[in-house]
Amino acid sequence: MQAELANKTLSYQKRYYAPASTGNFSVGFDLLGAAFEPLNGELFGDVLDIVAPSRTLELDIVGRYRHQLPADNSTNLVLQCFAAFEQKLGRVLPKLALRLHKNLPVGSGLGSSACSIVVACYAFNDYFGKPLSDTELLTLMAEAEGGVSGSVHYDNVAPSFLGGLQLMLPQSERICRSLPWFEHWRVVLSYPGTVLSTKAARAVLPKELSLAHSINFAGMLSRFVSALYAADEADAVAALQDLVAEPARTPLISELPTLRLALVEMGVLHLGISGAGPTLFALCANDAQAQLAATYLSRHYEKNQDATTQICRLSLAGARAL
Ligand SMILES: Nc1ncnc2c1ncn2[C@@H]1O[C@H](COP(=O)(O)OP(=O)(O)OP(=O)(O)O)[C@@H](O)[C@H]1O
Ligand SMILES: N[C@@H](CCO)C(=O)O
Repeated sequence: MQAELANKTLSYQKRYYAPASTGNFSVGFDLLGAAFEPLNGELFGDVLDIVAPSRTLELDIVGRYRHQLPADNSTNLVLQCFAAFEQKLGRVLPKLALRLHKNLPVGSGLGSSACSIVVACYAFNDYFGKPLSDTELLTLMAEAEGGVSGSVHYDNVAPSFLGGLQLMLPQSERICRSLPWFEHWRVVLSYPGTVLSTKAARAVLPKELSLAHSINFAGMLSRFVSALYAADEADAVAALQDLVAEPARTPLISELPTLRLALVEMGVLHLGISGAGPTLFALCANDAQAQLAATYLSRHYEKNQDATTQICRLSLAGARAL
């Protein structure tokens, strides 16, 4: 009887998924982002069920991180996206009963708000017969994300929507372009269980960069991108230097220097801040190294029962129907 009830609760007409993402990859502040998925096949990203047509727009929220969202669902980004989608189309749409599986922690540096926005916009567009092009949809997603973080940046929504490692292309109609990646790279994402809001982590950033600093920033990103195209792994790893956000944000994540020293001594390629933090990402050369890094970070960085550490590969597929 209970199982029957549970099945009924979880019934749905269509189910959609968008993966976690890291905005920035140490290098390329606000210009580079990557989507990741666990090697073990877990859905580390938000899932949206379109349960059924409904007289009114309704949202139910379930999932591990449901408790981190406001109790009042009416303020949820999924509902805001429905309104924004209707407005973009310029017509009133039939209403739906929706269920969000909140699988990503909020204020984590894993692109949690972007993930809900991407899965919602992707789902509505697919369900209503794809009235928006990918570019229109991506613009809508970035505008919704800008409302949360205080500035429009595409580095979480673009990879979560399109998959892969995405370079943002300022003033280009393309918006972003997928970059090459080393297939053997593994990324360990370690979330300590504490919240750091994106707005707060952006408030500590420098307001201006000197000319020399700007040239170094542009140079390091160019070095990373050219190393990827040249398949020069050592040079790509050497270019993973955050010259903009990390110096300002390290006081908010004081464990970073010690953890980095320990992991690099173990042979890990790099440890950096995922998005605005507090999640850290460890770039590893293979599965065995990723396992070592994950064990170390679970032991030394996780702080409470909300914490999680995941061994991931690049998510090439991005958002999709399940
Ligand atoms: N479905 C949702 N998912 C995530 N956040 C939501 C959602 N609906 C509303 N919010 C609100 O949006 C804000 C998200 O804050 P913030 O941008 O700091 O988090 P984030 O996107 O998870 O951060 P990050 O990109 O670093 O993972 C919070 O105030 C949260 O309550
Ligand atoms: N690029 C953004 C990502 C936010 O998740 C930042 O670092 O503030």
